[in-house]
Amino acid sequence: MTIKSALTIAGTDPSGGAGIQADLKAFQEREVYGMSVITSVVAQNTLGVQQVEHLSIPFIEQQFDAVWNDIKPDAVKTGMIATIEMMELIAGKLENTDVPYVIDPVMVAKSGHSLMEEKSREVIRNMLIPLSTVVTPNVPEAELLVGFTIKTLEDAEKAAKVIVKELGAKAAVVKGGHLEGEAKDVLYDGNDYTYLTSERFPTHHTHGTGCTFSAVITAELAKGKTIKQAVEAGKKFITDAIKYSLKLGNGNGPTNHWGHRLQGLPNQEGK
Ligand SMILES: Nc1ncnc2c1ncn2[C@@H]1O[C@H](COP(=O)(O)OP(=O)(O)OP(=O)(O)O)[C@@H](O)[C@H]1O
Ligand SMILES: Cc1ncc(COP(=O)(O)O)c(N)n1
Repeated sequence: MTIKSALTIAGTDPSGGAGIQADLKAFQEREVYGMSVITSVVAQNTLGVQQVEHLSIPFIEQQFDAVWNDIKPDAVKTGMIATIEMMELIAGKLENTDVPYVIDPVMVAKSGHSLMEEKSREVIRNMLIPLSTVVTPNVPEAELLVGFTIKTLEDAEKAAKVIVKELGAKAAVVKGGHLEGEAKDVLYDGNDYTYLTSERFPTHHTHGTGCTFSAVITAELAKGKTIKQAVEAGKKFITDAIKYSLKLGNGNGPTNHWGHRLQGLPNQEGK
């Protein structure tokens, strides 16, 4: 068996639902060897973000080089990269590689706490997105990237196309978690649209859904799957992870990374 590996470059969540911790759990569930480079250490839990401390640029670089020069990953994702300097470092490291690169453009935590400096948005657009294989914004993030409001499926389609044709990503998935009705995401790969739809579960235990979704996509790309296959696998995985999400903590509980193994069983509400 050939072992495939994936690297996440992101912030931490000591409560284990989002960020690096969620990514590593998702890599493990997809049977891909997981590695991480930490950009910021975040004191957070299911109730929100209490404090953020950024690591220094030389230290982030040392972590990256330690991994890359030893166990070069088969795919890489970025999550929380808060500052322009961090983005410039990562862009410099990834610009001449052919490793598939997934961007989860984490800007604001579900709790409302900003996880990216506002002035960094231009840099993610101009320096990182052109290097990416897939970008996975939620609706508010896609709005900030493309500069128009997204209310309908047609708006989401238009945004995905702008991210590919104008900003330079190979593919984009605009996630429908924040829209009304079914949980419908739109993938645009430069040629075609693919719609990924599931029922909307009436739960607020959705801490870290975006991190987990993009980590599964990264793991599948590491295994050599196509963008479409990887995104479809991500959707299937996150749907079970939300269906069987965990009532842990006092706020928005985490998704369940072994939800896919519980298919057919009732969730915590007995449904
Ligand atoms: N209540 C729900 N029921 C089913 N699927 C959902 C629900 N909420 C979100 N999803 C799905 O979860 C995935 C992540 O979408 P979402 O828009 O929540 O991302 P996000 O806001 O980046 O997540 P987060 O900020 O928590 O990391 C998408 O596939 C979306 O359709
Ligand atoms: C380190 C880190 N990265 C990403 C998120 C987004 O997840 P959510 O929006 O569910 O809080 C987070 N809370 N923390």
